Amino acid sequence: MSSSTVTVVSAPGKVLIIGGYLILDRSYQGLTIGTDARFYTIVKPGNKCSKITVHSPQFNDAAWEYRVNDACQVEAINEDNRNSFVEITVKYTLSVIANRIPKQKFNEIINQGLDIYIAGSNDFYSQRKQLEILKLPLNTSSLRLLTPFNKNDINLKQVHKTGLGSSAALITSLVAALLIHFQCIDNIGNQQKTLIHNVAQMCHCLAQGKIGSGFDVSAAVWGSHVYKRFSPDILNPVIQDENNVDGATIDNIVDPSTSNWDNEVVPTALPPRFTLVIADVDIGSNTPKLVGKVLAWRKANPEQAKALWDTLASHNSMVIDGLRELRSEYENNKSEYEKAIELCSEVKGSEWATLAEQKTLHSNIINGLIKIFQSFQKVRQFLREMSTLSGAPIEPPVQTKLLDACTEIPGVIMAGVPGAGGFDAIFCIGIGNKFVENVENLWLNWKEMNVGPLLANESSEGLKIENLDSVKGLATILT
Ligand SMILES: Nc1ncnc2c1ncn2[C@@H]1O[C@H](COP(=O)(O)OP(=O)(O)OP(=O)(O)O)[C@@H](O)[C@H]1O
Ligand SMILES: C[C@@](O)(CCOP(=O)(O)O)CC(=O)O
Repeated sequence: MSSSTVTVVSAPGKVLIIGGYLILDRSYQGLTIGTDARFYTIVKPGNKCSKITVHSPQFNDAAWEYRVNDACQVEAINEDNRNSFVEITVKYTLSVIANRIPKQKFNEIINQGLDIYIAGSNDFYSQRKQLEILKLPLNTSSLRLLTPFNKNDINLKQVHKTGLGSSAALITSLVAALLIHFQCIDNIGNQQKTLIHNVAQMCHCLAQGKIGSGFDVSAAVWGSHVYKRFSPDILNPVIQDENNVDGATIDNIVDPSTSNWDNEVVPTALPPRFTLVIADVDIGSNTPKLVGKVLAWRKANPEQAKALWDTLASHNSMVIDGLRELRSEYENNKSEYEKAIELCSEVKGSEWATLAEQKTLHSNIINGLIKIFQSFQKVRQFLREMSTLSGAPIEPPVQTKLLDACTEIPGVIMAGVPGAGGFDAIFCIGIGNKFVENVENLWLNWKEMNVGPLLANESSEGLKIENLDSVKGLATILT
């Protein structure tokens, strides 16, 4: 790809369905599912000398300008209007690029200037206000009527995010688009994904001012996968002394061949005929507060916490293994699999065991579904125990009531709180497609909380190079 062309890269949002809190510790795994809600970064040559402008056209007052000095350092032009997530990413990614490509080539591209546009699928932000303005009810049919990359007429500080990981997807797509535009990498294969991941993870930690498990950046790179975190020490040199770290040290940290990143990624996908649906709940939780409470309790009660973590981990693994086993059942016998799914999609998960007793046919598949259903019920039970013991409302009683009602719908195999839980969102996974309408109806008629369905479904694919004109509505954000 030539630097005179337009570069477009997208990265997916995520839903952590298994492993919240546990994945903060490298001993435990989690399952993160990629979504078809994506963040897009478009990089074009600019026409202003050495100036980089990043536009976020979905929001008011959302353009940030940077200058690159002779030492290849990035400086914000307007001190009063800054976006630290964008600024840190541009600064550190260009530092990595300057270390990796000839200075002359770097200067040629920088001297032309760069115009960068970023935009997220509507699902990353609550569209409640937009629907109210248009006098449309809050449901998926109305959401489908909205313009893609809808303009919100608010600034970023006022936005209600839906928990799909906007900052991780934004940073990851921006890092990848810059690396490609400067021809520091020429495609997105495995080696390149590792470099993109390492740079994006570093930028995201710096922007958030903390080192979390990093599963959201990992999902933005690899899509759906089973995840084990990286050891946080790798980022110490840059986190501890952000202002004095030199380009060579940064490059050494992110280099896939010399560094010691020990994160583990096993790409996966939900089994065939499984569908993921998501809703945001208009109450909201503060994730760092929840995490703080859980970790403080764990520290004060190490033995009890270890027993709880290990028990929860064993049920988490049973869900993950169950999903993998079902994928092989599908590969072994597609028509049997289809028949079992059809049969079970008409029946509540709690009654599949009775079906299994009656039928000798499809027994491996039905038993596989039962294993996932029952293990997930256990996962929720132990998350509620974690809630009670730590005082952090991970699956608070109002959410329990809603999730139990979802689980009563025929075809539903798992209904839970994603990620850190709380009052932010819920997800529901079912088999076949009939359950989708029934779940949405339940949500829309739910009185105790305002439950807003999103459009996103699973898409296991990670980062992608895109063609500007092939993504509906994307080209119009440039105008
Ligand atoms: N469209 C956008 N344009 C520019 N910056 C954005 C955009 N969307 C998000 N951001 C940046 O990401 C920050 C939010 O990051 P934060 O890590 O707090 O949320 P998050 O955990 O990604 O939220 P969620 O998972 O709900 O999407 C914003 O303050 C802003 O700097
Ligand atoms: C609680 C935790 O395990 C998950 C937080 O997930 P989310 O941002 O709520 O989707 C924290 C982390 O992994 O960084």
